[in-house]
Amino acid sequence: MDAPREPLVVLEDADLGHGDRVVLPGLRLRLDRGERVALLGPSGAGKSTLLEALRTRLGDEAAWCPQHHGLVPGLAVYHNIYMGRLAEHSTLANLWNLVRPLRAPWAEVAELCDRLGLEGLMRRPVGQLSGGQRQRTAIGRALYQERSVFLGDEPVASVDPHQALRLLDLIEARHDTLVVALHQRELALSRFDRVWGLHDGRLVIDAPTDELDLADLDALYPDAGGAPPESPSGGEPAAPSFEALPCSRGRA
Ligand SMILES: Nc1ncnc2c1ncn2[C@@H]1O[C@H](COP(=O)(O)OP(=O)(O)OP(=O)(O)O)[C@@H](O)[C@H]1O
Repeated sequence: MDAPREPLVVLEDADLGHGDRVVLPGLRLRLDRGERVALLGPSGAGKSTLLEALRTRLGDEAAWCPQHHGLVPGLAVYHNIYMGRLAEHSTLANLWNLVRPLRAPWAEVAELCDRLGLEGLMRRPVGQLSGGQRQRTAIGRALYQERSVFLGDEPVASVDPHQALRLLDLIEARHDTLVVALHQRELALSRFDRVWGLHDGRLVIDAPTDELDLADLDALYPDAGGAPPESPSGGEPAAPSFEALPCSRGRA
């Protein structure tokens, strides 16, 4: 018999949004420790909103890799990655490290940079990096936090498919629980345990990946040719129907 799962976050009819603006009304979901969840949905569906809410609830337990990276362009790769642990050091140590990098963190960041394919770039200002190198720097900063949960908002969006797999390997090896927003449906099915699919402010898919196929995920993206259901009247395409998906069956 499988060991019981430890719920890390449970949302019961939560209204998530920004200020007075509710984007995801009445949301119900559960994140268990040890799960690897792919978060899918078209632009504006609410992926970042949900990740922010999880981040608030998980606090220091979660490492955070935001969509727009939040890097400081004028600072070197080393300093941007070191920022992942800024709060762990005294102000004096942080100031000293800015002028003259401390030996121990330098070695730790160098080891990470090797794994991220950023070797030789530690002293380069982030503003002089390519998009993919910036993305890997942002992942490095999240990995450097050494938390048990990784929350990533499209962390593998600007890298090639081979590199995306390598980065996911690295992220998986250092976290026991993952929630990663992404648009690569094949990756979602092959590398994650569960998919959360958002559409029109609703969680329309909440199912283990072995109960889903590409067509289920494509239905989240009707504008991108994701086979929207035919309108019965032959007019405008009908809104996608997700009623038959495993989501409606909930968790075991
Ligand atoms: N700070 C904010 N204040 C008000 N509304 C916001 C704010 N941030 C996002 N929204 C709105 O919330 C909705 C969901 O946005 P969100 O960024 O969560 O979507 P997303 O699925 O992450 O999109 P994308 O794939 O484009 O990043 C959108 O309608 C967006 O305009």
